[in-house]
Amino acid sequence: MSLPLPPGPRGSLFTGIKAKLPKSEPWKTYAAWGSHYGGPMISFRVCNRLTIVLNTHTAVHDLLERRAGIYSGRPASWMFGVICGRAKAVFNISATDARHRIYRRLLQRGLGGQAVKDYWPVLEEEVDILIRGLTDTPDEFEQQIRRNATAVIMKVAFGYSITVAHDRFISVAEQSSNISGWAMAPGRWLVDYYPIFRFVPSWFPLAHFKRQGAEWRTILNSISEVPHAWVKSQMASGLYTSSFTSRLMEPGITEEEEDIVKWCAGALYAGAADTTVSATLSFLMLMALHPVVQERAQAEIDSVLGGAPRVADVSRLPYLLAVMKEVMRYAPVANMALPHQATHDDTYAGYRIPKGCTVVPNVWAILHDPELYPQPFLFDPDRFAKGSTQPDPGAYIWGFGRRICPGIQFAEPALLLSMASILYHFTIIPASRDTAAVEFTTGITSHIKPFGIHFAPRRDSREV
Ligand code: HEM
Repeated sequence: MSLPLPPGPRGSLFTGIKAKLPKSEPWKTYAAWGSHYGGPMISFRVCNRLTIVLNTHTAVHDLLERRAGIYSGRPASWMFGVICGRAKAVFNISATDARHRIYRRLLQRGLGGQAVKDYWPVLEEEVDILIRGLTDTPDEFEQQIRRNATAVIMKVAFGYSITVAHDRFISVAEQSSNISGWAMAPGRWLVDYYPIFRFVPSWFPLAHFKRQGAEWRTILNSISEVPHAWVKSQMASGLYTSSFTSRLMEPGITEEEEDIVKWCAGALYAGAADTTVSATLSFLMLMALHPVVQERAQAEIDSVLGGAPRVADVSRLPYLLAVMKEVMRYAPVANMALPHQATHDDTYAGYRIPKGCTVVPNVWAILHDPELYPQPFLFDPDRFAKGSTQPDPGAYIWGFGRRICPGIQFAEPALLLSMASILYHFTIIPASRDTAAVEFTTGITSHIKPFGIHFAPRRDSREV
């Protein structure tokens, strides 16, 4: 006898729960459905596609980690993959495509071990520019943070320097993250459920999705095509800065190999820019709201370092590390990581998980599970003090299995350096006495909704 699907809301025969899909912060609704129906996971159908949401750390660990061999696929997205032209992107490529392994190998080589240290001077140079920017135009802190995140990754991926505040690559990073969210939104595009619609000509009155897709394709292409072409022209001129791309563009490289390099470098940009902005903005807002935590982190930096932080120093700041972990737990960058796909039929906890279904890890639910993190809505870095038994959120925030974020070793020191440098130079104070409510945007990456803050200088600005 075949096992049942995991429990969950059931909806109508044709569209499933399309009409009930939450418009904002779906991770909260999925967690609430989890409590209502019970068990480690829920399932629901939108039109002809089944989604299973894993709401507990055990289910995520048992399936996405221990059975990574069958849970590392990505759901096919006709709108995003085909109409917007992203099927070969690192984030979307099928785990069974031979390229997936090659991408992962190149990214691990370029972003791990010793290689990552080659980028430390870029991080330091750019954090100094960030501090100068926050000193000169503190009200534009959001733009400064965004500029910094994009400048770092453009230098690393392509050797491209961002010198002006309105460089087009700064806005493209934000746009592309938003577009990915819209183009992959469940229930939004009929073509995802009935792929036959992809053959409808663009001029056809109901083919809005095709015209929209063509527009998005152009913007998304600028992440990979435009900077890649720029590196090639620089290399041809002989005057170029060494980068992830230039190092891989060896003489005699084949067209196929070059295409692989292009997609990997584009993934650095797409993976790093908006995520780093999210984490840094959350840090700023949470420091403004928690002056005692901020003071303690500043005291640690001042006593341990005795000067402006550099990347090699940040591992000596255990309290700041705990602050970073708590920022990422309290305000996860990617509340549901990215959707995975089951590539084989499976069973778990007495339920059936059919091949082809989308499997979503509810990272937010795990990081706010009171059994793992007592009083989960309290911001408290001491959760991660030495001897604490609360799990390291690092086990969840970077995703899972064969899809785990390849940028961890790059992102962690980069974030710690920004956090240490900001706290070394400034005290962050809320602009208003009223305590601001902490709210978040909905998307693949979620952002804290910023409120007014002041940057009170702690040092002479000439020190920067
Ligand atoms: C705060 C910073 C970051 C966070 C929280 C983060 C988180 C994530 C998450 C949750 C995933 C999806 C994993 C899954 O599907 O299970 C992911 C994928 C990815 N990340 Fe990151 N990331 C960050 C920074 C970076 C950086 C700095 C880079 C590159 C320099 C990067 C490159 C990538 C790439 C290429 C993927 C796609 C992996 C694949 O599909 O095989 N990320 N990241």
